Amino acid sequence: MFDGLKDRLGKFRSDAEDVAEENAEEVEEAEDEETPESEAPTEPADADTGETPAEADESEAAETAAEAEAEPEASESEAASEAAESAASEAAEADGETDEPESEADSGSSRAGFAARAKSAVRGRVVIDEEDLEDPLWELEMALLESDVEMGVAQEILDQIKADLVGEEKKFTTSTDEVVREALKDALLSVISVDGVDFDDAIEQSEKPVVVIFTGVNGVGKTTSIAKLTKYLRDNGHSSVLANGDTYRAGANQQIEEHAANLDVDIITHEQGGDPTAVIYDAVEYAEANDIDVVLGDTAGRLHTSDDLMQQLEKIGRVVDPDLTVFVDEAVAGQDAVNRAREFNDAVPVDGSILTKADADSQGGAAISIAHVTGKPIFFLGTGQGYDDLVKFDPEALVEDLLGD
Ligand SMILES: Nc1nc2c(ncn2[C@@H]2O[C@H](COP(=O)(O)OP(=O)(O)OP(=O)(O)O)[C@@H](O)[C@H]2O)c(=O)[nH]1
Repeated sequence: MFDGLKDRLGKFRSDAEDVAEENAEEVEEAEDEETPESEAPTEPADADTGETPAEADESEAAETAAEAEAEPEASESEAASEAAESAASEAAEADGETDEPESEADSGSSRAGFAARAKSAVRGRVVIDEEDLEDPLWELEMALLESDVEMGVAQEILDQIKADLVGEEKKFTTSTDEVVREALKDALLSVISVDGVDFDDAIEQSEKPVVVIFTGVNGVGKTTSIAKLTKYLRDNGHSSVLANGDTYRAGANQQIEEHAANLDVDIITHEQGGDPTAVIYDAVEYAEANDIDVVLGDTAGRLHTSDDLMQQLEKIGRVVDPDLTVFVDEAVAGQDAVNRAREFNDAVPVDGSILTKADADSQGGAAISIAHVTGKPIFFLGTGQGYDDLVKFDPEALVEDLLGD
């Protein structure tokens, strides 16, 4: 499941880790080069060259920078001018304790950043520059888009990783991979997890019978998901009755009746062409009369643009007032599934989604994007054609799986 996406995320991790490792090496080198000077006695610099110990205290550094600026001609060698630059960089670090030389030193001095990194290294931390991450982040963006992650969601992931990794001093603990992994994990979790209804809680806590209606386009696995949920609910101690609100498609009754027979569960159907609201209403009455916990109402596959069919859904909402409306689509549809989820939710708000055929999806884009785009959680993943192939969606578990080694 989602193997292509896993590979692509793994590539970003190793690229970003390389960057972090290079930085760490860089700061270590900087430390090696500069430490001896910083530990040098505070003797005055050579009067002729103006050379100042690089790690002199901040006020000394500022003074020296001022000298270097005031008397550039006094420098007689490249070494001297380098030393002046270095001192100016240190002055830039002095944070407002100097005036003129500070602004001079600030302008374009890469050494200031270099010194900051060195300081970070001394404190056992690593700093990653935005520039350093440019290439890995660009590649990650391409990877997410190729994996069918919705564009806005991909951007959000990138922004979060950038905010998390760039500039921030991160504890440089045992492994830099952990730093990158955590940033990626946080970013993915923040788009996949949304506040909303928990399916099991809704079943437990709603007044019985709990009415659940399923919507989505044709052939994505609504009826199969209803059959799987019948089994899931029974395994969790809840009885169900099925209602075939798909009075549109020839053969719909036969298909759901086969599932009902296989699962030994009651089903309410009407003739083809009947009113779906009436079917579901009958099922609710049947559940009330027979002390059944849950009504699972199938509906015809439709596009959000099918006005008459969308009006049917609105009528079900008005008359039956379902406890949950579940949008079903197939993970393999990628961006199309995400767009449909958005459009359905706009037309007739849903409480959450089921993504079927996750077993056949290597991209994972719909699973990453759909909750963020609709603002509603994914309830379950369909992972096969059997009645047990339904997995409760757990954002943490998914992210752990995607980042698993
Ligand atoms: N591999 C796999 N196949 C699935 C899954 N869920 C459903 N299917 C298959 O998808 C096909 C369509 O499923 P249905 O349940 O008939 O789809 P539907 O949305 O009810 O279709 P309509 O009634 O035409 O709207 C069937 O062959 C199912 O076995 C899943 O999670 N994994």
